Parts: sequence; C-alpha cells; structure tokens
Amino acid sequence: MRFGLMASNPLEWLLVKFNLIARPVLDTQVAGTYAHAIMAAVKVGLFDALAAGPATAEKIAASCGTHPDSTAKLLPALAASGYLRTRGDQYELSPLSRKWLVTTSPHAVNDKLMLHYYELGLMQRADEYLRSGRPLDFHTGMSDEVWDSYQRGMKCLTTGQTNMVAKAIPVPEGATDMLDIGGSHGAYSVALCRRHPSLRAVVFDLPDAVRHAAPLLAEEGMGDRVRHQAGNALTDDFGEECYDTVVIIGVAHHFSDEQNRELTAKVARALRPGGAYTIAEFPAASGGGKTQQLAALRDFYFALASESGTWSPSQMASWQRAAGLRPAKPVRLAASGGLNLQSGYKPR
Ligand SMILES: C[S@@+](CC[C@H](N)C(=O)[O-])C[C@H]1O[C@@H](n2cnc3c(N)ncnc32)[C@H](O)[C@@H]1O
Repeated sequence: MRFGLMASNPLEWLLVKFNLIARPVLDTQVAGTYAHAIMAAVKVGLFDALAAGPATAEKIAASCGTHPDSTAKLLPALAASGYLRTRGDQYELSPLSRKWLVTTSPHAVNDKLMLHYYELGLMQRADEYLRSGRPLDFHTGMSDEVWDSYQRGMKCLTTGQTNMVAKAIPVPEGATDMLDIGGSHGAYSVALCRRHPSLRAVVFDLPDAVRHAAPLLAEEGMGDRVRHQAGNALTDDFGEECYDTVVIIGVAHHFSDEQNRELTAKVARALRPGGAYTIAEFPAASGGGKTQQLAALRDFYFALASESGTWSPSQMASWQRAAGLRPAKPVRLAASGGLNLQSGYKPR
C-alpha cells in the first residue's frame, strides 16, 4: 500500500509522470489539510450527527454546535474525499465513514484520530529531531487528555485483531501465567485468557497508562484473571520462573536495541522452562529488499517520537538468542497490518 497523489484522468497522469506539477506542494499542504479536515470532523461529532440519516449542512451544524458557514465549507471537501455522499442538498455517511468514524460502530477508530492531534504535533518538530538526533520522547509531556486518547486509541486499533493475534501466540500446554508488557487496555491478554481457560494475565504498563486503561479493561469483565500492574518495563524486574508466556505487542519500537536486549534478558529469567516470549512489531522499513513507503514513514515517526523505530524479526530473534531463548520462525499476520510475531522459547 502507498499513500500519495493519484491522477484521476490521463492528462493528470501525464503531468505527474513528466514531473510537470509541483507535487511537494500537494504532498504537504493537501496532506496536512486532508488529515485535519477528517480529524476536525470527528472531533465535532460530524459523522455521528449523520448516523441517523442524511441532513443538510445547516442541520449538521446545528447538531454539532458548529458554525453553519464553516461547516458548509468542510462538507464538500469530505464528500469529494469519499468520507460523505451527497443527496440533493443533503449529506449522508459513505461506507467508509459509517464503518470507521461513527462512534457506535464496532470498528470506530475515532479515539486514535484524536491521538493524532498529539502525534502530528510531534511531527511538526521533525526538523528539531533531524538536527539533534534526539527523539522527542512521546511518553513524557502528555496531558491527561492525551493519555486517555492514547489508551483508547490503542484499544480501538485492536478491534477485529485480538483473536487472530491470540491464535498466533504460543502458550505452552497447561500454562497458568502470562505477562503482557506495555499491555495498555489488556485486549490481547483478555483474548488469550478467553482462548486458554487456565491462563491468568498481568497487564504491565506505565502508571499513567494504567490509570487511563483500567476502565477499558474493566469493561471486559475478566475480574482478577486479567489485572493491571503499574511499573516501568525498563527498570522493574519481573521475577524468576513465574510466567509461561510473555508478550510485548507494539512496544519494542519505543525501546533501543540495548534496552530491548536487557528487557529480553529479564523476560528470559521470568519465564518458566518451556515458556515463550513473543515480540510483535510492525514491519521494519526494509523488507524483501525493497523499502516500503508506509513502513519507512512509520519507522521515521517512531524514531522521532520515541527511542528507536521498527524492528525486523531477525533483530528481535537476536535479542532472544542473546538471552538464551530459542527463536522460532517468525509469523507474519498480513491481515493485521503485517504485524510480525517473533517467539523465542526457554529451553526445558
Ligand atoms: C503503542 S502502545 C501498545 C499497547 C498494546 N500493547 C497494543 O498493542 O495495543 C505502547 C504501550 O507501551 C507502554 N509503555 C511504553 N513504555 C513503557 C515502559 N517503559 N514500561 C511499560 N510500558 C511502557 C505505553 O504506555 C503503551 O500503553
């Protein structure tokens, strides 16, 4: 998948092909405007206002409490971008917005879009990162409101993914204890515990994260079987031979190579013999010899916003090998954004 300018007729195609239009202007101003138009529409509840059926611009503005003039300017832009449809002088949801942007939809990603205000704010400081080489440290300086959208945003991205991921995570026969490092909302632990009735889970995360994720976990009604533990995975110890399976999903990109090595050593100590440590990460920027645009942009973002960037399965396996674990063949979940799962086993 690629993101970028798409010609909509043969003439435009030729203009792009022969480099006759100032693509950088479109790549920057249009991309930024596009992102903020959608985010603002979500923030004021525009898509929710259309959930009950089509409405005129004036009616939409009245439901959202927005100004009719500015609302009338935004609506055609959303319609031309596929987020709305027009019906006479009325607007209605498109399949795209109905599925992903109406808060009552089980697939709604609205919470993640609210986090984008913070994430795109960090991106505005990309030049600062480029000059200093110092990441901007995503996890410090977040307000309570941002922590809340962070945890909610992470949870909404798991919709439709948890069972698939849980199925791919090795849990030894008779396992009773799992640790979910940076587990946030606990959705993956919940799925694993539902799949393995003898399993209970500790969802380990930073204190601010736990504070905001606790209500999300409580919604699952798992009681003491899936519980939060506040701490810092980089400085806390996990004990000795007390877990059968340990997972870390979408977190290793926040840690440097050295931090991941040290963490894996602690995990290896905490695993019971025969136990497994599974690291799940987004695809690294270079896969199969060709740099993928989305993966490379994500890698740059993670590097700027946090400590490192994306990791390849072979890098993750090297941390496991160094910690005395036996790496298994990586599993790639294509339907889950290409998430790579690298498991390593503690010898019996
Ligand atoms: C990108 S989210 C992933 C959440 C969840 N595992 C998922 O896949 O949806 C990263 C999580 O790691 C947590 N985290 C970051 N640094 C951490 C640390 N040093 N110790 C524990 N948790 C940490 C964050 O608070 C956040 O909840």
